[in-house]
Order: sequence, then structure tokens, then C-alpha cells
Amino acid sequence: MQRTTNSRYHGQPETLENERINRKECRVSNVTTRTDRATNRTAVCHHSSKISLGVSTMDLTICLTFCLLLVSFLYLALTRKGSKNLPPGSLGFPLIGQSFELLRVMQTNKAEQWLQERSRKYGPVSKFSLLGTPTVFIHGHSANKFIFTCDANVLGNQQPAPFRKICGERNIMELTGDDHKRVRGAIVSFLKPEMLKQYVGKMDEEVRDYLEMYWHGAQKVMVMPLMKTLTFNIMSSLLFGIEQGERRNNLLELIRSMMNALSSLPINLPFTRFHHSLKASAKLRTLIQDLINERRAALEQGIAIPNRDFITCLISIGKNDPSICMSDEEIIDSTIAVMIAGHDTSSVLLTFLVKLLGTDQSVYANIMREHEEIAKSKTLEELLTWDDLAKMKYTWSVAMETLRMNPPLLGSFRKVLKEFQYEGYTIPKGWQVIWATNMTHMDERIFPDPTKFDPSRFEKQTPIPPYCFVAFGGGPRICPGNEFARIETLVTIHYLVTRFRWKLCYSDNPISRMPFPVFRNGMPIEIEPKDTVRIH
Ligand code: HEM
Repeated sequence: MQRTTNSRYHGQPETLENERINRKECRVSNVTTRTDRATNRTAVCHHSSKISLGVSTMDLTICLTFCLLLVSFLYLALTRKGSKNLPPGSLGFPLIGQSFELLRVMQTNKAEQWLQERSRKYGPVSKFSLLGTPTVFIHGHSANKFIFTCDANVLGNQQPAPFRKICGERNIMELTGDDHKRVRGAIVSFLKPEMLKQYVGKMDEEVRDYLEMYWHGAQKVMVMPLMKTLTFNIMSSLLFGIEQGERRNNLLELIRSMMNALSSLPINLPFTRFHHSLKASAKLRTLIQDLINERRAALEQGIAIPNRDFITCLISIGKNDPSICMSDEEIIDSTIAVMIAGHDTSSVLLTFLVKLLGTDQSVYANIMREHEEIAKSKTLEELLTWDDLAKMKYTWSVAMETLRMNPPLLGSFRKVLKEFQYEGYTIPKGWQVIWATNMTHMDERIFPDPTKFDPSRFEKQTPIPPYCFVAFGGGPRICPGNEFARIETLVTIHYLVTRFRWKLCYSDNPISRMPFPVFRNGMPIEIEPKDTVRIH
């Protein structure tokens, strides 16, 4: 891992980098199509080069008209109302539907308002269309319960096409029924609290190394890209067993370019972002396959233990019972999905927490008290333990309230495998259903005065009823990484508040959803180390 020792300003905002790439892409994609009248041939000009396709304009027009008619016919067949009582709302133009509208509101961080507006206009069940798939939006506490507990033969899991193509068809989020249970069981065997207890020290070391590398000696840092680096480092160590060095740097590069196109249109042409993501994903697969082979050999030679890291754990899972064994493809696809699921979500939470602690003095003072108490009971070089984390109750309530108000995931999709009735409406097979976190989190019947930041909501004796706080989802697909997220968040906040003071240094910091929230300016802060001398 490179250390930018001379720089006083750590963490380039990824978004700026992306913008540069985008601009480059725009230039490269400056392709124009023209018709050469003399030869009646269509030619494609790319800068100065001309490539004759050898197809007459007439042929092309007939072909295009035929395709358009076919697509429109299929679309109408799929969305035909007939005698069915379909939910209200427009499906928009064939194929396009509301895709660009939703992309636009996500880019300006208005997706929540967009969904609220739909609800006001059409009620609790409405339809629209995304990338050619008719989509039903349902929301609220009982809608969440319905989606999270619905028979998997009626509502299956399916992520949007870019995610599916990038992660692979056998990743946990695409699997249903027994396959999902088997793969989830294997993943949970690594992510369950009893297992993660033994990794608290390892996470602690990663956080200290990271602060040493990027925060100590700096006066200003960009929080968002640096939180991504931190969560990546932790995942890299625990999931892949890859420590700092060239291999981790290669992994980081691949994962970053792979994740670039998660919410872009799945158009695989040489100049598209999606194309580059697919290429990075292919390279990453080779890297993970190499790791699987290495770990398998180490296990056979008895020089690795099954709990060494996530990948070794997944390989070992079916050793005594082949019925729960995972194929290499499932291990690769699910490792990529877990990496994506855990990387941006936790980094978003940490970024919002740093922002909150830079603005809310009362929350900051309470958190400080909790962590100073723990720090006092340890020497500087002693690692945090599972018991220390149990004392950070207030900090976790603050994190939960942050997740309520700023859920990293807007919601997610389910695929309709069998037609069903919901609230008097028919939801046809082949459509998809989307649920939204914020609609329940901002419901004043569940969370009174919902726009007020109030961590005490999560400190009460009576827990919040099921399907009301859904930042981690619910039912059999509830986030299996919530304990992992809790540990990395608490460890990081402990070292941030006990070793640094900071103040936000921006006047405007717009947020986009891509699909996770991104602080477009990276969220710069000015930092100052506290008196504690670090010994490590
Ligand atoms: C603040 C942090 C996190 C949040 C808010 C979050 C949120 C969610 C949500 C809402 C779902 C359910 C999606 C659905 O129902 O379709 C989910 C699923 C999932 N999450 Fe997380 N997550 C977080 C951290 C993590 C971490 C750290 C990991 C891994 C180490 C992880 C791994 C997964 C996996 C594998 C699934 C799919 C589960 C399945 O399909 O059975 N998440 N997450």
C-alpha cells in the first residue's frame, strides 16, 4: 500500500477520478454515423477512420423497423392490462420506461422524494418500468413483511442486470430456495458473531495501520474515499486473507473499476463503463480462483486452518458433508457479492457518522465519554476486545439512527415468479417488485418526529417492531453482514474520537446515489491529532 508521506491532503475523491474517466469516455465515444450517398452504404466514422459495414440503408431500415415492432409487441404482451386489475401508474415508453428519470433523481439524491411523490400520487401500490421490466413499488411496514417473508417460489431474488452480470449468476443474491439456504448457511458460518469475535483484534490492527497511513501527519483528509479504503482493507484481510502489498493494491484497483458501473446501463461496448467493469470482474475472478487453489493446497498440506479467512472457510464447508458444499463458481460469485455488499454500505455509514460528529456537539460529547472510559481501561498498544465493543452501546444507537435517516441501500428488487394478488391488484409473472427503506423509516406512526435525529429510539427497553427498521432488510435475506458492519464501525469510531479532533471544511457537499450515497466532493475535513501518543 503506498503511503503519500509528503501529501498533507489524503484521499482523492473517487468521484472526481470517475468524472475524469467519464469525460475521457465521452471523448472516445464520439462516434458519428453517416450515409455515403454515392455507394448507398452506411459507414461508421470514428475520428478519421472509416469502416464500411457492407449493409444497405434499406436493409438496415427494414431490420430496425422489424426489431422495434417485435420489442413493442413483446412489451405490450407483457404489460397488457386485459381484464387484470394492474396497479396504477404509467409504464412510460417501451424499454426506457422511467429508467432515465430514476437515474437522474438518484444522481441528484432526490430518489426518496421521487418515491414519496409516487406514493402521494398513486397510493401505496404503483407501477413503473425500469430497463424494460415493469416494476411494482410497494411500501410500508406490512409491504416489507410481505416481501421479506413471501414464498420464494412467488417472489424470487433478482438484482438489476448490471449487478448480476458483474457479480455472476451464482452469487448469493441471485440464488433462491435450497441453493440460497445452502450458500447463505456457508456465508453465515463465517459472518456469525461467535466467529467474528476472534477477528476483533485483526480489525483493530487494520484500523490503526490505516490511520497511521492516511490520517497521522495530515491536516486535511477526504473522508468518503478514505472510508472506502478502510472498509476495503478490512474486507481484503478478513475475506481474502490478503495483507498489505502489491496483491492488495491490484485487488483494490480491480474492485474499484468493477464497481464503477453498478448503476449504469448494461451496454457492453468497448467505450462504456459497463464494459470496463466486466473486464475488471473477469480479472478478479481469475485472482479469486488462484486464491481458492492456493488455500485448497494449504488446507490439504495442513498448513492452513479453516478459519484463516472467508474463502478458506467456504472451501472447508463441505468437507464432512458434500450436500452443503459450494462450487468454485459459487465461492467466486458470492465473494464478489459480499465484497460489494459490505464495502460501500459500511463506508457510507462511517462517512455519515464523521459528518454527524463534526456537527452535533451533544452526540459527540456522549460518544467521547463512552470511548474515553474504555480507552482509560487499556494501555495504548492493547487491542480492543469483544467485551470492549459490548460497552459501546450508545455509539451503536447513534449508528442505527444514522442508518435510519441515511440508509445506504435505497431498497432492493424481487422478481415475480408466479402471478399474485396484492391489495386487490394483480402482479403478473415476469414483473419485478421494489421496496424502499426510507418510506418506513420516515413513517411518523413508527418513528414519531421522523426528521429529528434521536438515538434514544434504539435505546428503549421495548425493541422496534419487526419490519419497521429495515436498513439491513428482513426475513431470510436479512443482511448477514450486520455484525461485521457493527464491529468495523465501533472499532473505527473508537480510534477516530480518541485520537483526532476534526471540523468539516466545506460549504456545499452534494450527494448522489450510484446506487449507494456518494459525497461528490469526497467530504473534506480538517483534522488535528489528540495528545495520545500512538504505540503500535
Ligand atoms: C451498514 C452496513 C450494511 C447495510 C446497511 C447493509 C444492508 C443490507 C440489506 C438492506 C440487505 C438486504 C437486501 C435485500 O433484501 O434484497 C443486505 C443483504 C446482504 N448483505 Fe448487507 N449491509 C451492510 C453491510 C454488510 C456487510 C459488512 C456485509 C459482508 C461482510 C454484507 C453482506 C450482505 C450479503 C451477502 C447480503 C445478501 C444476503 C442474502 O441475499 O441472503 N452486508 N445488506
